Amino acid sequence: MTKAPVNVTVTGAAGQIGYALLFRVASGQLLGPDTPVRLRLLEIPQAVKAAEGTAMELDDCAFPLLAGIDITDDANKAFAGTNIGLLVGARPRGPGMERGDLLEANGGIFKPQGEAINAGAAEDVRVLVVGNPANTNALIAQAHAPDVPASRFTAMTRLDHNRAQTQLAQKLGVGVSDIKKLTIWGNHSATQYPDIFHAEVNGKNAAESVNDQQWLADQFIPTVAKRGAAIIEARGASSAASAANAAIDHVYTWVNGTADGDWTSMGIPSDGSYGVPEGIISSFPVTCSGGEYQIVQGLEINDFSRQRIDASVAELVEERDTVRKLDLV
Ligand SMILES: NC(=O)c1ccc[n+]([C@@H]2O[C@H](COP(=O)([O-])OP(=O)(O)OC[C@H]3O[C@@H](n4cnc5c(N)ncnc54)[C@H](O)[C@@H]3O)[C@@H](O)[C@H]2O)c1
Ligand SMILES: O=C(O)C[C@H](O)C(=O)O
Repeated sequence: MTKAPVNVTVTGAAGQIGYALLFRVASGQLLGPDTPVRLRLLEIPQAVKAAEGTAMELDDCAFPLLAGIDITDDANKAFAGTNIGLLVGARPRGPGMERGDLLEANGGIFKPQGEAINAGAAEDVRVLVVGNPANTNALIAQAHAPDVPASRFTAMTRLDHNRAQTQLAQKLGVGVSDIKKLTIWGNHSATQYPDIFHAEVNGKNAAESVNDQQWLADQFIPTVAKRGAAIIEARGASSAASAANAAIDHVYTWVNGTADGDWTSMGIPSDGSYGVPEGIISSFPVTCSGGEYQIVQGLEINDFSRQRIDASVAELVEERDTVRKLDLV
Protein backbone atom coordinates (compact mmCIF):
# COMPACT_ATOMS: atom_id res chain seq x y z
CA MET A 1 0.00 0.00 0.00
CA THR A 2 1.47 3.32 -0.99
CA LYS A 3 -1.54 5.65 -0.74
CA ALA A 4 -2.99 6.63 2.64
CA PRO A 5 -6.15 4.69 3.44
CA VAL A 6 -9.50 6.35 2.80
CA ASN A 7 -11.84 6.20 5.80
CA VAL A 8 -15.20 4.70 4.86
CA THR A 9 -17.96 4.75 7.49
CA VAL A 10 -20.84 2.32 7.06
CA THR A 11 -23.89 2.67 9.28
CA GLY A 12 -26.22 -0.28 9.77
CA ALA A 13 -23.15 -2.43 9.21
CA ALA A 14 -24.72 -5.56 10.69
CA GLY A 15 -27.79 -5.35 8.46
CA GLN A 16 -28.57 -7.07 5.21
CA ILE A 17 -27.19 -4.38 2.94
CA GLY A 18 -24.18 -3.97 5.22
CA TYR A 19 -23.34 -7.64 4.78
CA ALA A 20 -23.56 -7.37 1.00
CA LEU A 21 -21.65 -4.08 0.92
CA LEU A 22 -18.68 -4.37 3.25
CA PHE A 23 -16.83 -7.11 1.41
CA ARG A 24 -17.06 -5.20 -1.83
CA VAL A 25 -15.79 -2.00 -0.22
CA ALA A 26 -12.90 -3.90 1.40
CA SER A 27 -11.99 -5.59 -1.88
CA GLY A 28 -11.52 -2.25 -3.63
CA GLN A 29 -14.69 -2.04 -5.67
CA LEU A 30 -15.86 1.22 -4.07
CA LEU A 31 -12.81 3.35 -4.80
CA GLY A 32 -10.72 1.30 -7.17
CA PRO A 33 -7.89 -1.23 -6.95
CA ASP A 34 -5.20 1.26 -5.88
CA THR A 35 -6.99 2.78 -2.90
CA PRO A 36 -6.68 1.20 0.56
CA VAL A 37 -9.66 1.64 2.87
CA ARG A 38 -10.16 1.77 6.61
CA LEU A 39 -13.66 0.70 7.59
CA ARG A 40 -15.62 2.32 10.41
CA LEU A 41 -18.72 0.32 11.28
CA LEU A 42 -21.53 2.06 13.17
CA GLU A 43 -24.28 0.00 14.76
CA ILE A 44 -26.78 0.26 17.58
CA PRO A 45 -25.48 -1.34 20.80
CA GLN A 46 -27.59 -4.52 20.36
CA ALA A 47 -26.07 -5.15 16.93
CA VAL A 48 -22.42 -4.39 17.69
CA LYS A 49 -21.69 -8.08 18.32
CA ALA A 50 -23.09 -9.03 14.93
CA ALA A 51 -20.94 -6.30 13.34
CA GLU A 52 -17.94 -7.81 15.12
CA GLY A 53 -18.79 -11.14 13.50
CA THR A 54 -18.82 -9.50 10.08
CA ALA A 55 -15.48 -7.86 10.88
CA MET A 56 -14.05 -11.29 11.73
CA GLU A 57 -15.12 -12.49 8.30
CA LEU A 58 -13.61 -9.42 6.67
CA ASP A 59 -10.33 -10.22 8.40
CA ASP A 60 -10.59 -13.79 7.16
CA CYS A 61 -10.71 -12.57 3.57
CA ALA A 62 -7.19 -11.08 3.89
CA PHE A 63 -8.10 -8.23 1.56
CA PRO A 64 -4.85 -6.48 0.63
CA LEU A 65 -6.59 -3.07 0.50
CA LEU A 66 -8.21 -3.32 3.93
CA ALA A 67 -6.12 -1.21 6.30
CA GLY A 68 -8.25 -1.76 9.42
CA ILE A 69 -11.73 -2.00 10.89
CA ASP A 70 -13.19 -0.01 13.81
CA ILE A 71 -16.57 -0.89 15.28
CA THR A 72 -18.58 1.47 17.44
CA ASP A 73 -22.05 2.49 18.56
CA ASP A 74 -20.93 6.12 18.85
CA ALA A 75 -21.64 8.27 15.78
CA ASN A 76 -18.94 10.79 16.72
CA LYS A 77 -16.28 8.08 16.72
CA ALA A 78 -17.66 6.49 13.55
CA PHE A 79 -17.51 9.72 11.55
CA ALA A 80 -14.28 11.21 12.97
CA GLY A 81 -12.03 11.83 9.98
CA THR A 82 -14.29 9.98 7.60
CA ASN A 83 -13.97 10.60 3.87
CA ILE A 84 -16.93 8.54 2.66
CA GLY A 85 -20.10 8.00 4.70
CA LEU A 86 -22.47 5.28 3.61
CA LEU A 87 -25.59 5.85 5.70
CA VAL A 88 -27.44 2.57 5.41
CA GLY A 89 -28.92 2.00 8.88
CA ALA A 90 -32.44 3.35 9.20
CA ARG A 91 -35.65 2.66 11.02
CA PRO A 92 -37.92 0.46 8.87
CA ARG A 93 -41.63 1.14 8.69
CA GLY A 94 -43.38 -0.89 11.39
CA PRO A 95 -47.00 -2.02 11.61
CA GLY A 96 -49.40 0.91 11.82
CA MET A 97 -46.62 3.45 11.26
CA GLU A 98 -47.53 6.44 9.09
CA ARG A 99 -45.05 8.23 6.84
CA GLY A 100 -44.74 11.05 9.40
CA ASP A 101 -43.93 8.53 12.18
CA LEU A 102 -41.24 7.01 9.99
CA LEU A 103 -39.75 10.40 9.24
CA GLU A 104 -39.75 11.28 12.93
CA ALA A 105 -38.11 7.99 13.91
CA ASN A 106 -35.45 8.49 11.25
CA GLY A 107 -34.90 12.05 12.41
CA GLY A 108 -33.61 10.46 15.62
CA ILE A 109 -30.94 8.69 13.54
CA PHE A 110 -30.01 11.14 10.77
CA LYS A 111 -29.94 14.32 12.88
CA PRO A 112 -27.19 13.07 15.24
CA GLN A 113 -25.34 11.50 12.33
CA GLY A 114 -25.42 14.82 10.44
CA GLU A 115 -24.12 16.54 13.58
CA ALA A 116 -21.35 13.97 13.95
CA ILE A 117 -20.33 14.44 10.31
CA ASN A 118 -20.31 18.20 10.84
CA ALA A 119 -18.22 17.87 13.99
CA GLY A 120 -15.54 15.50 12.83
CA ALA A 121 -15.59 14.27 9.24
CA ALA A 122 -12.71 14.96 6.87
CA GLU A 123 -12.87 18.10 4.78
CA ASP A 124 -13.55 16.15 1.59
CA VAL A 125 -16.34 14.02 3.12
CA ARG A 126 -18.91 12.62 0.69
CA VAL A 127 -22.12 11.12 2.00
CA LEU A 128 -24.50 8.66 0.41
CA VAL A 129 -27.79 7.98 2.19
CA VAL A 130 -29.29 4.59 1.43
CA GLY A 131 -31.61 4.15 4.43
CA ASN A 132 -35.22 4.99 3.59
CA PRO A 133 -36.85 7.41 3.08
CA ALA A 134 -33.44 8.11 1.57
CA ASN A 135 -33.99 11.57 0.06
CA THR A 136 -35.49 13.11 3.16
CA ASN A 137 -33.11 11.31 5.52
CA ALA A 138 -30.30 12.87 3.47
CA LEU A 139 -31.98 16.26 3.86
CA ILE A 140 -32.15 15.82 7.65
CA ALA A 141 -28.46 14.86 7.88
CA GLN A 142 -27.46 17.74 5.58
CA ALA A 143 -29.47 20.25 7.61
CA HIS A 144 -27.41 19.34 10.67
CA ALA A 145 -24.06 19.70 8.98
CA PRO A 146 -23.93 23.43 8.23
CA ASP A 147 -20.14 23.47 7.87
CA VAL A 148 -20.11 20.80 5.16
CA PRO A 149 -21.05 21.89 1.62
CA ALA A 150 -24.66 20.76 1.05
CA SER A 151 -23.65 19.18 -2.26
CA ARG A 152 -21.75 16.46 -0.37
CA PHE A 153 -25.03 14.95 0.85
CA THR A 154 -26.62 12.62 -1.68
CA ALA A 155 -29.36 10.00 -1.70
CA MET A 156 -29.38 6.77 -3.63
CA THR A 157 -31.46 6.45 -6.78
CA ARG A 158 -28.80 4.44 -8.61
CA LEU A 159 -30.66 1.24 -7.85
CA ASP A 160 -33.69 2.66 -9.67
CA HIS A 161 -31.40 3.77 -12.51
CA ASN A 162 -29.89 0.29 -12.81
CA ARG A 163 -33.34 -1.30 -12.67
CA ALA A 164 -34.57 0.98 -15.48
CA GLN A 165 -31.51 0.15 -17.57
CA THR A 166 -32.18 -3.58 -17.39
CA GLN A 167 -35.94 -3.25 -18.05
CA LEU A 168 -35.26 -1.16 -21.15
CA ALA A 169 -32.47 -3.43 -22.39
CA GLN A 170 -34.73 -6.46 -22.01
CA LYS A 171 -37.57 -4.75 -23.89
CA LEU A 172 -35.27 -3.88 -26.80
CA GLY A 173 -33.27 -7.10 -26.77
CA VAL A 174 -29.94 -5.28 -26.30
CA GLY A 175 -27.23 -5.37 -23.65
CA VAL A 176 -27.36 -3.01 -20.66
CA SER A 177 -24.21 -1.26 -21.83
CA ASP A 178 -25.95 -0.33 -25.10
CA ILE A 179 -28.21 1.98 -23.05
CA LYS A 180 -27.06 5.48 -22.14
CA LYS A 181 -28.51 8.68 -20.65
CA LEU A 182 -31.40 7.25 -18.65
CA THR A 183 -32.72 9.47 -15.88
CA ILE A 184 -34.48 8.87 -12.59
CA TRP A 185 -36.19 12.06 -11.44
CA GLY A 186 -37.58 12.84 -7.99
CA ASN A 187 -37.93 10.64 -4.95
CA HIS A 188 -36.70 7.10 -4.25
CA SER A 189 -40.29 5.96 -3.83
CA ALA A 190 -43.16 4.74 -5.94
CA THR A 191 -43.60 8.29 -7.33
CA GLN A 192 -40.13 8.35 -8.93
CA TYR A 193 -40.04 8.97 -12.68
CA PRO A 194 -37.73 6.86 -14.84
CA ASP A 195 -37.34 8.91 -18.04
CA ILE A 196 -36.34 7.34 -21.35
CA PHE A 197 -37.08 10.35 -23.57
CA HIS A 198 -33.42 11.41 -23.61
CA ALA A 199 -32.00 7.92 -23.30
CA GLU A 200 -30.08 6.40 -26.17
CA VAL A 201 -29.84 2.83 -27.37
CA ASN A 202 -26.77 2.29 -29.49
CA GLY A 203 -26.92 6.01 -30.28
CA LYS A 204 -30.63 6.05 -31.24
CA ASN A 205 -33.33 7.69 -29.14
CA ALA A 206 -34.73 5.09 -26.73
CA ALA A 207 -38.33 6.33 -26.66
CA GLU A 208 -38.43 6.26 -30.46
CA SER A 209 -36.84 2.80 -30.51
CA VAL A 210 -39.46 1.53 -28.06
CA ASN A 211 -42.27 3.33 -29.88
CA ASP A 212 -44.84 1.94 -27.45
CA GLN A 213 -46.38 4.58 -25.22
CA GLN A 214 -48.61 2.03 -23.51
CA TRP A 215 -45.65 -0.12 -22.49
CA LEU A 216 -43.89 2.96 -21.21
CA ALA A 217 -46.83 4.21 -19.11
CA ASP A 218 -48.36 0.91 -17.98
CA GLN A 219 -45.36 -1.40 -17.69
CA PHE A 220 -41.97 0.22 -17.68
CA ILE A 221 -42.61 3.07 -15.24
CA PRO A 222 -44.60 1.04 -12.67
CA THR A 223 -42.20 -1.91 -12.88
CA VAL A 224 -39.20 0.27 -12.08
CA ALA A 225 -41.01 2.41 -9.49
CA LYS A 226 -42.49 -0.56 -7.64
CA ARG A 227 -39.55 -2.92 -8.01
CA GLY A 228 -38.57 -2.54 -4.35
CA ALA A 229 -42.01 -3.73 -3.24
CA ALA A 230 -41.92 -6.60 -5.77
CA ILE A 231 -38.56 -7.76 -4.34
CA ILE A 232 -39.94 -7.61 -0.80
CA GLU A 233 -42.96 -9.65 -1.93
CA ALA A 234 -40.74 -12.27 -3.65
CA ARG A 235 -37.85 -12.53 -1.13
CA GLY A 236 -39.71 -11.71 2.04
CA ALA A 237 -37.00 -9.10 2.65
CA SER A 238 -36.01 -5.89 0.91
CA SER A 239 -33.37 -5.77 -1.78
CA ALA A 240 -29.92 -6.09 -0.29
CA ALA A 241 -27.26 -7.22 -2.79
CA SER A 242 -28.65 -5.02 -5.56
CA ALA A 243 -28.88 -2.08 -3.15
CA ALA A 244 -25.27 -2.65 -2.05
CA ASN A 245 -24.25 -2.89 -5.70
CA ALA A 246 -25.96 0.42 -6.45
CA ALA A 247 -24.23 2.08 -3.48
CA ILE A 248 -20.88 0.92 -4.87
CA ASP A 249 -21.84 2.22 -8.34
CA HIS A 250 -23.00 5.58 -6.93
CA VAL A 251 -19.79 6.33 -5.04
CA TYR A 252 -17.48 4.85 -7.69
CA THR A 253 -19.06 7.06 -10.36
CA TRP A 254 -19.05 10.15 -8.12
CA VAL A 255 -15.34 9.72 -7.38
CA ASN A 256 -14.14 8.36 -10.72
CA GLY A 257 -16.51 10.08 -13.16
CA THR A 258 -19.20 9.19 -15.69
CA ALA A 259 -18.17 7.79 -19.05
CA ASP A 260 -18.00 10.19 -22.00
CA GLY A 261 -21.41 10.53 -23.61
CA ASP A 262 -23.30 9.14 -20.63
CA TRP A 263 -24.77 10.30 -17.37
CA THR A 264 -26.17 8.77 -14.19
CA SER A 265 -28.90 9.52 -11.63
CA MET A 266 -28.20 10.81 -8.13
CA GLY A 267 -30.40 12.28 -5.41
CA ILE A 268 -28.79 15.67 -4.77
CA PRO A 269 -29.76 19.03 -3.23
CA SER A 270 -31.67 20.88 -5.92
CA ASP A 271 -30.26 24.17 -7.20
CA GLY A 272 -33.66 24.97 -8.71
CA SER A 273 -32.92 23.30 -12.05
CA TYR A 274 -35.93 21.97 -13.97
CA GLY A 275 -38.30 23.77 -11.59
CA VAL A 276 -37.38 21.53 -8.63
CA PRO A 277 -37.51 23.71 -5.48
CA GLU A 278 -34.06 24.62 -4.24
CA GLY A 279 -32.75 22.60 -1.32
CA ILE A 280 -34.85 19.45 -1.51
CA ILE A 281 -32.90 16.31 -2.30
CA SER A 282 -34.25 15.10 -5.60
CA SER A 283 -32.91 12.76 -8.25
CA PHE A 284 -31.49 14.40 -11.38
CA PRO A 285 -29.45 13.39 -14.41
CA VAL A 286 -25.83 14.19 -13.54
CA THR A 287 -22.38 13.88 -15.02
CA CYS A 288 -19.44 13.39 -12.67
CA SER A 289 -15.86 14.50 -13.14
CA GLY A 290 -12.96 15.18 -10.77
CA GLY A 291 -15.04 14.04 -7.78
CA GLU A 292 -17.82 16.57 -8.45
CA TYR A 293 -21.22 16.19 -10.07
CA GLN A 294 -23.08 18.55 -12.37
CA ILE A 295 -26.77 18.47 -13.27
CA VAL A 296 -27.23 17.85 -16.99
CA GLN A 297 -28.78 21.09 -18.25
CA GLY A 298 -30.93 22.02 -21.20
CA LEU A 299 -33.02 18.87 -21.55
CA GLU A 300 -36.42 19.45 -23.09
CA ILE A 301 -39.11 18.15 -20.77
CA ASN A 302 -42.33 17.08 -22.52
CA ASP A 303 -45.77 17.23 -20.87
CA PHE A 304 -45.76 13.53 -20.03
CA SER A 305 -42.45 13.89 -18.17
CA ARG A 306 -43.36 17.22 -16.58
CA GLN A 307 -46.44 15.79 -14.89
CA ARG A 308 -44.51 12.88 -13.47
CA ILE A 309 -41.53 14.91 -12.30
CA ASP A 310 -43.89 17.38 -10.63
CA ALA A 311 -45.78 14.60 -8.82
CA SER A 312 -42.60 13.08 -7.35
CA VAL A 313 -41.22 16.50 -6.42
CA ALA A 314 -44.53 17.35 -4.72
CA GLU A 315 -44.07 14.28 -2.54
CA LEU A 316 -40.56 15.43 -1.61
CA VAL A 317 -41.86 18.89 -0.73
CA GLU A 318 -44.49 17.26 1.46
CA GLU A 319 -41.82 15.17 3.22
CA ARG A 320 -39.70 18.27 3.71
CA ASP A 321 -42.67 20.12 5.19
CA THR A 322 -43.33 17.20 7.55
CA VAL A 323 -39.76 17.17 8.84
CA ARG A 324 -39.84 20.97 9.08
CA LYS A 325 -42.85 20.75 11.36
CA LEU A 326 -40.93 18.21 13.44
CA ASP A 327 -38.08 20.71 13.65
CA LEU A 328 -35.73 18.29 11.93
CA VAL A 329 -34.63 20.65 9.16
N1 LIG B 1 -32.20 3.76 -1.51
C1 LIG B 1 -32.38 2.51 -1.93
O1 LIG B 1 -32.37 2.24 -3.13
C2 LIG B 1 -32.62 1.38 -0.94
C3 LIG B 1 -32.69 0.08 -1.43
C4 LIG B 1 -32.87 -0.97 -0.52
C5 LIG B 1 -33.01 -0.71 0.83
N2 LIG B 1 -32.96 0.57 1.26
C6 LIG B 1 -33.08 0.89 2.68
O2 LIG B 1 -31.83 0.65 3.32
C7 LIG B 1 -32.03 0.47 4.71
C8 LIG B 1 -31.26 -0.73 5.25
O3 LIG B 1 -31.73 -1.91 4.67
P1 LIG B 1 -31.28 -3.33 5.23
O4 LIG B 1 -31.97 -4.34 4.40
O5 LIG B 1 -29.80 -3.38 5.38
O6 LIG B 1 -31.98 -3.29 6.68
P2 LIG B 1 -31.62 -4.16 7.97
O7 LIG B 1 -32.78 -3.98 8.89
O8 LIG B 1 -31.18 -5.53 7.58
O9 LIG B 1 -30.35 -3.41 8.57
C9 LIG B 1 -30.41 -2.12 9.11
C10 LIG B 1 -29.33 -2.04 10.17
O10 LIG B 1 -29.28 -0.69 10.60
C11 LIG B 1 -28.98 -0.72 11.98
N3 LIG B 1 -29.33 0.56 12.58
C12 LIG B 1 -30.53 1.02 12.99
N4 LIG B 1 -30.40 2.24 13.55
C13 LIG B 1 -29.09 2.55 13.48
C14 LIG B 1 -28.34 3.68 13.90
N5 LIG B 1 -28.90 4.71 14.53
N6 LIG B 1 -27.01 3.67 13.67
C15 LIG B 1 -26.41 2.64 13.07
N7 LIG B 1 -27.07 1.53 12.67
C16 LIG B 1 -28.40 1.50 12.86
C17 LIG B 1 -29.79 -1.89 12.51
O11 LIG B 1 -29.31 -2.35 13.76
C18 LIG B 1 -29.59 -2.91 11.39
O12 LIG B 1 -28.48 -3.74 11.63
C19 LIG B 1 -33.55 0.38 4.90
O13 LIG B 1 -34.02 1.67 5.28
C20 LIG B 1 -34.04 0.07 3.49
O14 LIG B 1 -35.38 0.48 3.30
C21 LIG B 1 -32.76 1.62 0.41
O1 LIG C 1 -36.78 -1.15 1.38
C1 LIG C 1 -37.64 -0.77 0.56
O2 LIG C 1 -38.72 -0.23 0.90
C2 LIG C 1 -37.40 -0.97 -0.89
C3 LIG C 1 -36.10 -0.42 -1.36
O3 LIG C 1 -36.02 0.96 -1.20
C4 LIG C 1 -35.90 -0.77 -2.82
O4 LIG C 1 -36.06 0.09 -3.68
O5 LIG C 1 -35.61 -1.96 -3.08
